[in-house]
Amino acid sequence: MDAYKSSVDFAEATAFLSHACYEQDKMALRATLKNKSILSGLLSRLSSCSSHGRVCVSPVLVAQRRNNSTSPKLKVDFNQSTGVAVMHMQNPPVNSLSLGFLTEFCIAVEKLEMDKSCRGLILTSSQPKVFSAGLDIMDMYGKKLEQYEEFWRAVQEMWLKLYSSNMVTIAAINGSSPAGGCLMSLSCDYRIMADNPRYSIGFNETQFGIVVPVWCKEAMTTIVGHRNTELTLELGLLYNPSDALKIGLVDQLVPEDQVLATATKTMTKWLAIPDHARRITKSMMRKPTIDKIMSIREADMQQYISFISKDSTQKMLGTYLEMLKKKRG
Ligand SMILES: CC/C=C\C/C=C\C/C=C\C=C\CC(=O)SCCNC(=O)CCNC(=O)[C@H](O)C(C)(C)COP(=O)(O)OP(=O)(O)OC[C@H]1O[C@@H](n2cnc3c(N)ncnc32)[C@H](O)[C@@H]1OP(=O)(O)O
Repeated sequence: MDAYKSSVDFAEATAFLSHACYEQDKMALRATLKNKSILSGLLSRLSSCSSHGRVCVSPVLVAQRRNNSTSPKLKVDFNQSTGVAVMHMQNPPVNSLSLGFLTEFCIAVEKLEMDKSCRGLILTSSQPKVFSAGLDIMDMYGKKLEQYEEFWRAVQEMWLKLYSSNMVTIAAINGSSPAGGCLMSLSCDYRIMADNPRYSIGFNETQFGIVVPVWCKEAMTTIVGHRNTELTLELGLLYNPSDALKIGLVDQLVPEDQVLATATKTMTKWLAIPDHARRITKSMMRKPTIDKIMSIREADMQQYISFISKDSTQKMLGTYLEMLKKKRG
């Protein structure tokens, strides 16, 4: 009975949130984001009811105003005839991964995942020069413990949704992609980056006193190996595109104006492989990492909350935020 009620609640909440997102009902989305219990419940249930199949799974005020915006943070163009969706991130100014963004993102991916006609997802940015600036530091700074928890659950969920997707996922990296932005692209099956030496990609966290979560380390190691991961994470390295290509952090560089076209062409090649064989193989490659992470998910949450709420961490984040803002003025 309880299980039944749960699934009814889940279906209602999913339908409600999907409506809010896809009909762009701004009021509904805002109300939903305020309702922490529905949101947390939804996010955790999305993972356990997921269609992944294989996994059951001053300056401050300015930034706050920006984060409270209720305009859609994603634009999804789904082409029924090719079965490919292009997801444009549009969370100005730098596509930071805020709670609002992550919530919208998880719902959008879940919805595409459930649509059997959607076989491929290309992730790209509508913002000039930036793919994503990574996690929104404002969501990690000066908040209450329950807000840290809600945020981190959304971060974990974003990674799980993308990393375990049945769809072919291609990151069309048309700008800088530090930290969480890099994690997002590493979760895809293939990465194409604009060959512009002004752009950078990597994990700079230690440079401002933050440590990446263990699952980020795990996922990165599977792609660029232990030594490159160790150097990148310990030193907080950001790479220009050609160095990123050298260590295998991205798969291909193309001129800036050809990133999306190349992603589309590459997608066609990937989709020529019989779906079931590709999916089973993807699962075979990724399931061990996913299982490992699922088993430590709550411990990871506790570790995050304890780390992020420390005075020393907050002080470093505050200094870093000031530095980012001063850079312009
Ligand atoms: C023991 C361990 C246990 C568990 C794990 C514990 C902890 C893990 C915790 C956290 C993990 C975090 C991962 C992250 O992703 S942290 C985010 C890291 N990101 C960055 O450092 C990128 C910073 N941004 C930049 O480098 C640049 O903005 C840029 C290269 C992306 C773009 O440069 P531009 O020159 O185009 O733009 P800017 O002028 O720099 O920025 C415009 C505007 O945006 C604000 N901003 C930039 N990045 C962020 C961000 N990540 N979050 C929030 N806000 C951001 C910037 O301050 C400017 O604001 P104003 O317009 O001046 O107000």
